[in-house]
Order: sequence, then structure tokens, then C-alpha cells
Amino acid sequence: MLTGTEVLTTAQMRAIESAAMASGQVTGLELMERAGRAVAGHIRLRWPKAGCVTVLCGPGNNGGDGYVVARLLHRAGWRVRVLGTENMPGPDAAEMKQRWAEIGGIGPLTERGLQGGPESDVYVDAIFGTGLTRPPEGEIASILARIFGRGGDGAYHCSRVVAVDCPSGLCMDSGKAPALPPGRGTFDSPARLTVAFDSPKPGHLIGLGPMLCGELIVADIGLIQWRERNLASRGRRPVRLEAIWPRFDIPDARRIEFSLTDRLGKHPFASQHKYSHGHALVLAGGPAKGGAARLSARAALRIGAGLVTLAPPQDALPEYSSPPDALMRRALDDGDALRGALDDTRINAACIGPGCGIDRAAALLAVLLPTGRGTVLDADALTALSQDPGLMAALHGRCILTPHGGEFARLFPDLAEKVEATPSQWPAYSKLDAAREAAARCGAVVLLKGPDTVIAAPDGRARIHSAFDIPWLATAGAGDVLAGIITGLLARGFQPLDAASLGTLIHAQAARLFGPGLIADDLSEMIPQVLRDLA
Ligand SMILES: NC(=O)C1=CN([C@@H]2O[C@H](COP(=O)(O)OP(=O)(O)OC[C@H]3O[C@@H](n4cnc5c(N)ncnc54)[C@H](OP(=O)(O)O)[C@@H]3O)[C@@H](O)[C@H]2O)[C@@H](O)CC1
Ligand SMILES: Nc1ncnc2c1ncn2[C@@H]1O[C@H](COP(=O)(O)OP(=O)(O)O)[C@@H](O)[C@H]1O
Ligand SMILES: [K+]
Repeated sequence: MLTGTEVLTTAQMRAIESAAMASGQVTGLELMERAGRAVAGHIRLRWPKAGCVTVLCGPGNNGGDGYVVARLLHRAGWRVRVLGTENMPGPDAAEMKQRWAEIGGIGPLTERGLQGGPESDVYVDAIFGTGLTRPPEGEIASILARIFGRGGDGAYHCSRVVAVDCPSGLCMDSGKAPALPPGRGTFDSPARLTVAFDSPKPGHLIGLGPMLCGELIVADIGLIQWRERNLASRGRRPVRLEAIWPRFDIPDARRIEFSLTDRLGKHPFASQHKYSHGHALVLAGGPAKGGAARLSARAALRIGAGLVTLAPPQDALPEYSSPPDALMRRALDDGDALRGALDDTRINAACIGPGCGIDRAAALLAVLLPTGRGTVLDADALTALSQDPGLMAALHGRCILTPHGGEFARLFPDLAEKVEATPSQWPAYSKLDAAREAAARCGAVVLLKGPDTVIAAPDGRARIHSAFDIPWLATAGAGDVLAGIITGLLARGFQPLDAASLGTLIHAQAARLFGPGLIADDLSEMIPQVLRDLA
């Protein structure tokens, strides 16, 4: 079973929080107490022996949560030092600050304040949360650099950091964090923990978010009924955002179960034959184009397309004779030949781009796209597309574009520029925004690759897959395999967004199971095990 969780933007989160408080059934103070209790609880779970903690409290409600954490850890026997900003917080945070002030002191949240005093076992970052309106500057930026950065010896200044809702300075909508050191290598560090409230936000999963957050825990603070009502009543369901992952076990987050994988394993066998599992056509390139299309074709076969035909031009056909023998091969020299082949309506999915050659891809796309076939466009097909507005205009809802960052920039230069721009205000424009805008613009599913893959459909639905734990997947040919897997799923009858999502997940999981040392050829061989585990 494929599972995931709903992802909310910060604006949606604020709307839900307000709706909950407006209902009169819960107060802001109660929500803050629950939030602080969740953080303190996870600290105690991870470090059961009470030690020394420094809690850094900002000017808003995130700071308010920090004062709750301080109080609860003090009650549990921890030695607590609190540094706070001097601003007048809102009423709930002011109340929590006051309750702490009855127990202990509050030092100034300054660099000197942070450096003075004994070293703590744990630092709690409650400076900014969803209320961050712009990148932090000045002294607060220096404090954040110290919390999340390394010293000259490479060791972290603050060895164990627990972020309340998010690492302060991270834009929770985009994963951008211009004021923070990138924290490379901290992913999964046992010393880095983020306790987010209610739902993950995009910024926890994309951009610098995963590196800065470390382990992500999503704590339920009792907002589920308002979340359901709020999102449903605004008709937001069709554009909801989901994260898919087999690996992050987010204990308290609401799980979404996609029943997608059922259809791969279980069939009413009596009525099935190979053609009911689809026929995928992989359009390969001329002589000496390498093995890219072969990687795609093998993957399409492994994922369960009933038949897969690999189609290079006649003069390259001998180069494509290597196993697997289950692959069919036929020469397709040009657009006319392709037109003839596509008279066979049983060919229901195509993969074009890997090792295809740009000119050949352009010529074949001109025939392929008007047929409305499920089509994955990768590599050379994306370059061909970026050079020909006519082809771009011929894209349709059964197309899936699978660009990496460079290909995306060639296809949608204005959107790539917006993603790259240094933000001056939050929410910053993100990779997710760009993929969504691109999908709406071209009318096809856009799967923008990277350690964080975002998949967007033209109707606004989007999925995020965060794979920062498998850097060895960045290997030559891995993208060709992904294109083949998705093509196979299209042949099997999956809708484009589902085929792209499930394909991304299976591809990553294959890499995860294999481990370091992976080459692209290994991915397809891991697919059967991934399917067994998902079933
Ligand atoms: N979701 C939930 O259900 C619940 C959420 N809760 C918690 O509330 C948090 C959100 O709280 P929040 O809205 O008060 O915002 P928060 O992040 O504390 O910061 C706002 C303050 O920062 C300031 N400020 C902003 N940018 C700045 C900058 N660059 N540099 C300097 N200052 C800057 C800004 O001032 P201004 O922009 O007006 O200058 C304002 O004073 C949320 O993350 C969670 O922890 C729980 O308590 C309860 C349940
Ligand atoms: N750092 C990384 N961690 C995990 N996965 C990655 C990383 N970088 C790239 N990937 C994934 O590896 C694959 C690489 O695809 P692509 O860039 O098209 O490579 P190629 O053209 O060599 O096949 C994509 O699925 C992408 O999402
Ligand atoms: K924080």
C-alpha cells in the first residue's frame, strides 16, 4: 500500500487555526499548550535523562510555544535557561511568557546571551514559525547562523537542536532559507529534530528544509476536525497537496492511503491477458546513442507493462538486440513509420527522449502528440520541446514531462528564474510553485526531479516526494529508468498523475533497497522486491 500525508501551506494552516479558535471549542492558549507539550514530550522521549536545555524564544506565538516547552521541561527536572526577545508578544504568548517568568528568568536573545552561560545538552529553537514574513537579518540572523552552523573545526556550535514547528528562518512554503547555513550532512542526524504541528508544510520537504529539519515529527494538536471542514468547505480538495513516502513514518500525521498499488499486484486473472496490461512503445535513437532507451524499456517491462517494444531506426536495430529477450524490437525510421505503428490501438503508452536524439525526437513528437497517447517525455524530447513552440502547444493531459532542473530551465526559463531569485518576502516562490505553474501552462503533468521531486497536474493537484536519504540515486541513467517505469504504469492504465507519483516512489524505493554502489542498471532488478513490499 502506498501511503502519504496531506501537506498544508502556511496560509491554509493559519486559516484552520483561526477557524478552530473562532468555533469557541478550543482557545489559542490550549493550542499553544498542546504544541509546547508535544515538543517537550519528544525531547524527553529522545533524551530521557534530564539535562540542561536552552530555549530561545522569539516575538510571536512560536516563542509562546517555547515558553511552554521551558515550563514543562523544568517540571520534568531539566535545568532550563531561557533567552527571549523583548518585543510585546500577542496575548497567548504573553500569558505563556508570564507563566514561565513565575518559574525562572529570561535572558536577552542576543549573540552574547547565547554564547554566555554553560553549554547546554539541547537547544530549543522557538524563534520564528509560520509567522515569518521576510528573511531574518542582523543580530537574529547571526544567532540563527550560530544555532544551525558549524565552527571552524567543522563541529556544530549547538550540537543538539530541536526546532519548534520549523527551523527558524526557513520559509515553510518554499524550503528556502537565505539566512541559514545549509546544514549539509545533517539529514537524519540524531542531533537534529523538528516537531511540526498538525501537518507537514512544503518547506519541510523541499529545498533546504529536509537538511535543516533533520528528523521530522508531525504532532497532532487536535485540529483534525477543523482541517477537514475548512479544506472541504472551500472546495480545496481537488487541489490538495500530498506527500508520498514509504520511509518517513510520521507518527501522528494523518495518513492518506492510495489504493494505487493494489492494481499492480492483484488481478481477476481469468479475464486478463498480456494486452490488458498494455503495450508500451519506447522510441530509441540512431547508432551509438547508448543504452538510455534500453534502460527505459527494461524498466517498463519490469513494472508490468504487458508488452514493450523498443523502436530505433533500422540502421541502429542491431545495437538493441541485447537482453532481455522479452523485449520486442521493431525499426521505426521516421514519423511516417511511427504513424503506421500507432494504427495499432493496443499501443497505449509511449516513452520518448532517452537516447533518442533531438531532431528525431522532434520529428516523432509531431506524430505522437496528436494521437493523445499516454506519453512520457524525457531528455532529448524535452530539449526538442523547448525549441519548438508548436510541439509545446500539442501537449495534452496524458503527457508527463520529467525534467531535471536544467531541462526545466530550458522549458520554462521565466519560472526557473523565479525559483532561483533570492526572496525578500515570504512566502518565497518555490520549486513546487514552478512545477504547478508549468503544468497549468502546458496542460501536462510536470515531474520536476531532484532529491526533492515535485509532481504537478494541470488542475493544481500536486505531490511531493522527498528523497534526501538516497544521494546515490543521482547516477547516470537513473532518469531513463524513471521514464520507463512511468511509461509502464501508463500502459497499465494508471492516470498520469498517479503513474508519475507511483513511478517516483518505486524508483526511489528501488534505490533505497539496493543502497550505495547502485548503478542505473540495478534499479529495474530491484522492482520485483519493491512491488512485493508495497503489496
Ligand atoms: N499552527 C497552529 O495551529 C499553531 C501554531 N502555533 C505556533 O504559532 C506559530 C506562528 O506564530 P505567529 O503567527 O505569531 O508567528 P511567529 O512565527 O511566532 O513569528 C511572528 C513574529 O515574528 C516577527 N517576524 C517575522 N519575520 C521576521 C523577521 N524576518 N525578522 C524579525 N522578526 C520577524 C513578526 O513581526 P513582524 O513581521 O510583524 O515584524 C512577529 O512578531 C507557529 O509556527 C507555531 O509555532 C501554536 O502556538 C498553536 C497552534
Ligand atoms: N541528490 C539526490 N538524491 C536523490 N535522488 C536524486 C538526487 N539527485 C537526483 N536524484 C534523482 O535521480 C534521478 C536522476 O535523473 P536525471 O537527472 O534525469 O539523470 P540521467 O539523465 O542521468 O538519467 C531522478 O529521478 C532524480 O529525482
Ligand atoms: K522555530
